[in-house]
Amino acid sequence: MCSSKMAAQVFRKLLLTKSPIQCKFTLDFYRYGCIRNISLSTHLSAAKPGPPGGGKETYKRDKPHLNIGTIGHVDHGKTTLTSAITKVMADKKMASFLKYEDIDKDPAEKARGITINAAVISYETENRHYGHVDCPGHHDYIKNMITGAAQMDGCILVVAATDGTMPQTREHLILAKQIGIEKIVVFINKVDVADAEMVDLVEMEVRDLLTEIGFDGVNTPIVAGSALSALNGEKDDIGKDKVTELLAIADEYIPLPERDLDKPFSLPIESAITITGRGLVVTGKLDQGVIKKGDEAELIGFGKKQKVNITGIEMFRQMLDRGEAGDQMGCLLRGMKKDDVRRGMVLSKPGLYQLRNKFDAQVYLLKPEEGGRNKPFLPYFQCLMFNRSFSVSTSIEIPDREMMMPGEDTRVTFNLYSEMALNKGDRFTLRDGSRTIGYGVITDFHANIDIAKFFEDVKMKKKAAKKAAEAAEQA
Ligand SMILES: Nc1nc2c(ncn2[C@@H]2O[C@H](COP(=O)(O)OP(=O)(O)OP(=O)(O)O)[C@@H](O)[C@H]2O)c(=O)[nH]1
Ligand SMILES: [Mg+2]
Repeated sequence: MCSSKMAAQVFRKLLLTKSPIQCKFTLDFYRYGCIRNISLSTHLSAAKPGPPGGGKETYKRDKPHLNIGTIGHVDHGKTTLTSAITKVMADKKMASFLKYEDIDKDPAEKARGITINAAVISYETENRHYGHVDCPGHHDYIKNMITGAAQMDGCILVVAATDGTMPQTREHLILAKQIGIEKIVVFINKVDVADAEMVDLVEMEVRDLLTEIGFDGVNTPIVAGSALSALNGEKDDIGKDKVTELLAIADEYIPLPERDLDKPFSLPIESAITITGRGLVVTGKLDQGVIKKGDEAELIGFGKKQKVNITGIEMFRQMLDRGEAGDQMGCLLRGMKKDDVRRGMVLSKPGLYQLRNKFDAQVYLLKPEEGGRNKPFLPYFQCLMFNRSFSVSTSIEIPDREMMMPGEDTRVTFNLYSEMALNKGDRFTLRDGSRTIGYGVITDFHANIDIAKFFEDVKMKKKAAKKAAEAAEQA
């Protein structure tokens, strides 16, 4: 049998396997005299959402959906709580129970793909449908939060009463803040093995930490209980009842995210065509909001910001009065010339974006086995940054460090070659040639810089460093 057919059969067999399975396999196959590398990844874990509602087979959109997840220090009970939630809600026919082992798989079984190492579980409450992310370990949390694989609208911070806040409690909270999570609910866990005084102290400590990081520490709801008791069906007063209370509070306290249609409009431009007698048409996919004929807009990117008027909207060769998020559309801009517009600019509601060329970001650098580089990253390393429809060269600075290694997550300062339309919380991809080497999320802006002068300075610095090295060698 030809090897591609064989690969397809093996793959199908794995897909059809009834027992939960995660698989990743790489096949080198020789065909038509060439070697190709096929990497097939699938994630068919038991952590895959079971039908919420007990017997319901398909997801019915009858409740608002929200993405949530457990964050917190290693071993504080995130996976136990996740499993306990499914158990408590399964009793109410609002989830399928997922055992701890089904969520937290043996690492050897886990696929290593970047987007799939988070278990997404679903359950319902009286008012909502939740997608819940639980990652297998600290590194995966960080990676998934930066790449956006764990898109959370709010989260449950788990803190063990036996330990209190720990380094990763802080780290996850900082990242949650940076990626735009506003509301957090807290579960102080393991109260079955901690005394009441300890629980009170941990609560105070958590409130202080939340405030320090910029959350509303005073009003953040905190529930103290035992995920393990809930999971084992013991001591309902600190087990099941507390998990029920936690979800009721999450329903109340974590707001539903603004829907894309309610957000200010933003159309990353893919191309621009001049139509004689009518004007310039810019095309792209509206990534959020609603555009109406006659709207005032801003055309922003590559150091330029121009006020424009949308005089027509076109889709599938038909004129429309409005376009909605998700539409692939063309907008007629009267009085504009082709030279005024470039792919990578954004047509947006005025004021939505600012022109920026220097910013800090939290970055995850892919490991070689994830397709990344196998060499360290040194200061002033240059690569391409991709965001929306643009790709622009950038030079990196590494604050307080001499180098970064693939597989690390770290703070990096970017110097873009052009001033582009950016916002805090924007996610981007870094590429070097044809290879993706990292992902990032913008956390802070600096004042814009004179990029030509920046490169002049870099040249001088490199020259000086070379001279110093030579002098040291001679001495
Ligand atoms: N006594 C007690 N132990 C608990 C409780 N919740 C979790 N544990 C135990 O704490 C240990 C860690 O729990 P996990 O749920 O794996 O913790 P985690 O936060 O998911 O850990 P990582 O995913 O490795 O970061 C396990 O041995 C659990 O049985 C609890 O309420 N009480
Ligand atoms: Mg876990």
